[in-house]
Amino acid sequence: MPSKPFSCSNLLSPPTELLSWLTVDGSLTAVLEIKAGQPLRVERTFEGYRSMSLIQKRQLGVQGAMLGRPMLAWVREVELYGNDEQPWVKAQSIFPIPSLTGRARRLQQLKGTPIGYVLFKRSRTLPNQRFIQQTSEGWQRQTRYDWYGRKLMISEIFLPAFTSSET
Ligand SMILES: C=C(O[C@@H]1C=C(C(=O)O)C=C[C@H]1O)C(=O)O
Repeated sequence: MPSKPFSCSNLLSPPTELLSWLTVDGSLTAVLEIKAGQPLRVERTFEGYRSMSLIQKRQLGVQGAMLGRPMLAWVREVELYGNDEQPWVKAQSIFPIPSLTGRARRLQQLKGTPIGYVLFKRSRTLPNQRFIQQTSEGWQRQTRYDWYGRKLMISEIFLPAFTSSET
């Protein structure tokens, strides 16, 4: 899997076996399904409108006076299952309302369909900026995508079941 430059916030470096997953370019769904040998199962834990935090606004490139104004986003939180009973990845996706125009509206009606099926339908990779850090739940990558001019932020945490899975 080709990897690409990224910034890493803590001094620690990710474990070698995770680095290629944290930096994989293109759809994480696609490579997780190859590892699982079957389609991903997506369990939604939250889906709805939420006001963005200051950090989220900054991560999505909001600047100036807009930073102080309430900004709504469509938020989707899921657990992704490969071929284990335990989830492999915990993900949160933030779609600012202005990004939900045209073909992006379907991002609010995904249900159990992985976002990657829609996001990477027409192009194998997308312009993005990526941040990697360690969290209490596992190593996390946060990716700000530019999807045909629409900004969206997708965070994925690789859970212990992923790192301990054989396949
Ligand atoms: C963004 C992608 O979609 C994956 C699927 C998600 C979902 O369905 O909510 C969330 C994060 C991703 O791991 C991808 O395939 O890269």
